[in-house]
Amino acid sequence: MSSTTVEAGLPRGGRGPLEICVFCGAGRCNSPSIVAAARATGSLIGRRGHRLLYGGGGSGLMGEVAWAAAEHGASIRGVIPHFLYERERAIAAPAQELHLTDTLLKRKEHMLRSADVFLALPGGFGTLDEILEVISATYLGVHAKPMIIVNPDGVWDGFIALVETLAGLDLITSPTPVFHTADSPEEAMALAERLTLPVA
Ligand SMILES: CC(C)=CCNc1ncnc2c1ncn2[C@@H]1O[C@H](COP(=O)(O)O)[C@@H](O)[C@H]1O
Repeated sequence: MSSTTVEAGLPRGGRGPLEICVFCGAGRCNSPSIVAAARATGSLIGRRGHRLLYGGGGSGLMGEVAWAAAEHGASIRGVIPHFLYERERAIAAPAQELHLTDTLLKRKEHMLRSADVFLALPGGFGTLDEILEVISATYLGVHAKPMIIVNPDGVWDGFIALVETLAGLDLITSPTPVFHTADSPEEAMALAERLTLPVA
């Protein structure tokens, strides 16, 4: 794990509160260390004075992030398609500004438009889809918002290795990184704040 320390409060000379979009699994995760990473991510967003943008859910890893963010004073915006409201809001989610969309695509468009930076924790197919949407848009030059893959316990090592294999075959070519990785939420937060600093 990284030894990066992130103190409370916003960075001096920084760009103020960030709209941090977090992608992660909607389901319950059976790994205590990954659940702890989800909670640490939410708690850091609140403690650092940033805002959480996420899928609006109240349970699973998403819920862990959101509840920890709320407990640490973050303002939260959830974006959820109508048809997932019952399933993913589960019993309840923390107080938030909730946006209902017609489709999953509109949810992603909303997130891509509104976020300053994206963090991805472990998740399933939905999380993979969201990560690839952001990365492929960066690759095509549609936007330049940082995507940081938080990699607790090396969960994403296989994905990172696959991208390296494809790049080795010249099937992925990019002069600049299309995503970043961080071993811990602390490292991811420090990176998010650094990568979003205004260019001097
Ligand atoms: C029809 C269509 C556009 C399919 C593309 N597939 C998806 N696109 C965007 N978000 C998704 C997709 N599949 C699942 N999700 C959402 O992604 C979130 C994480 O899902 P997961 O637990 O990682 O699995 C959940 O809110 C889930 O509803």
